[in-house]
Amino acid sequence: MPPAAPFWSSPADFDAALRALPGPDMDAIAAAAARQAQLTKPAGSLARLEQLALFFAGWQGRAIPALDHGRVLIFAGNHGITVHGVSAFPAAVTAQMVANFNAGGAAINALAAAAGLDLRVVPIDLDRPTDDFTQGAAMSEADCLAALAIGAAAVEPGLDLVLLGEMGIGNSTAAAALAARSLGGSAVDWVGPGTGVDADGIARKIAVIDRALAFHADAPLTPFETLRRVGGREIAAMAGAALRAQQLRIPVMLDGFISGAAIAPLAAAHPAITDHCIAGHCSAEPGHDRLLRQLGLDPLLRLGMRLGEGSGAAVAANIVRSALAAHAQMATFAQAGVSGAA
Ligand SMILES: Cc1cc2ncn([C@H]3O[C@H](COP(=O)(O)O)[C@@H](O)[C@H]3O)c2cc1C
Ligand SMILES: O=C(O)c1cccnc1
Repeated sequence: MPPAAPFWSSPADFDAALRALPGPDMDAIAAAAARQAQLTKPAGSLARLEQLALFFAGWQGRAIPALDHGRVLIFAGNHGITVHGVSAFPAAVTAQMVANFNAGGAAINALAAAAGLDLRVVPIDLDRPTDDFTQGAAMSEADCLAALAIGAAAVEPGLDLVLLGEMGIGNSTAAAALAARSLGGSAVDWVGPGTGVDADGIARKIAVIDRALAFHADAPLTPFETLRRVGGREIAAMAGAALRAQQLRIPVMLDGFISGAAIAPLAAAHPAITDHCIAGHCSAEPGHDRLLRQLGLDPLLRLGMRLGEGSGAAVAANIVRSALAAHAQMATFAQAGVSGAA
């Protein structure tokens, strides 16, 4: 992939954008709530579905929101820390899975199609893994700004939902390091089996994260520095996409542990970055539940999934579809001639 022109021209520019996050359209939320109150059901009986309709109304800026142009973005990147044996699979699987996405054979191809979503796959410098972050930063400033820009550029105006997925062998270790550096706790609190490493593999992951946290301990705790030091290209791209989506007031559906960890450094300094985010699901990766609680996000689904690729988010998009269908299509008490509450 050719280097993208920086979307944010410097780390300071990126941090400044995080200080100027727009909120939802409160008038659209009020209009959607007024409509909800008229629909033929006891007030509040559709519960979370009603909340979802209001959330989408606010971010899409219309009383009757829709899911006509939802897109799964899968960013892919390779990780220098794979030399430490932190994944059950070889790093070559990242590129092989990108080919599988492009051929239509991965889980996310089926799940995105089933949910009526389109899919974009964005591999980022797969032949150039990030540096081993136990002994230096994963990326240079320029590389991190380029990855953020690739993520931002993938969010096209006019989309009505963006789902953030990833592919990158070794990235559950980077995600745990990001969570620990951003939200506190130690390696053990955030580490898990990922693709399925055994107890020795977990011990290697903990050692890598401990060494990384110690190596970078004195570096600034800004969102940019944390992403650059212990993140990865696909992770920075997800962060850039989340920020750009909020600037464009496009709602975001997060996927699993890695997708959530990508915004942890941003959320630690600027909690409003999660305002336009829904957690699609809580994965089986043990740190994900803790991560969601610390981000203040209540996941739509708990199916025990542990895949990534945007798969859990794509399944959860079907819940959004149901919420928006009820909100748009139900009759009001007046239209249906149904008596209101006595
Ligand atoms: C065939 C295959 C397909 C995948 N799709 C997503 N992942 C998931 O596994 C990786 C994270 O786990 P770890 O840190 O243990 O490497 C990421 O690429 C993630 O998206 C996959 C992994 C494999 C093997
Ligand atoms: O939580 C996830 O999305 C996840 C878990 C394990 C491996 N890959 C992704």
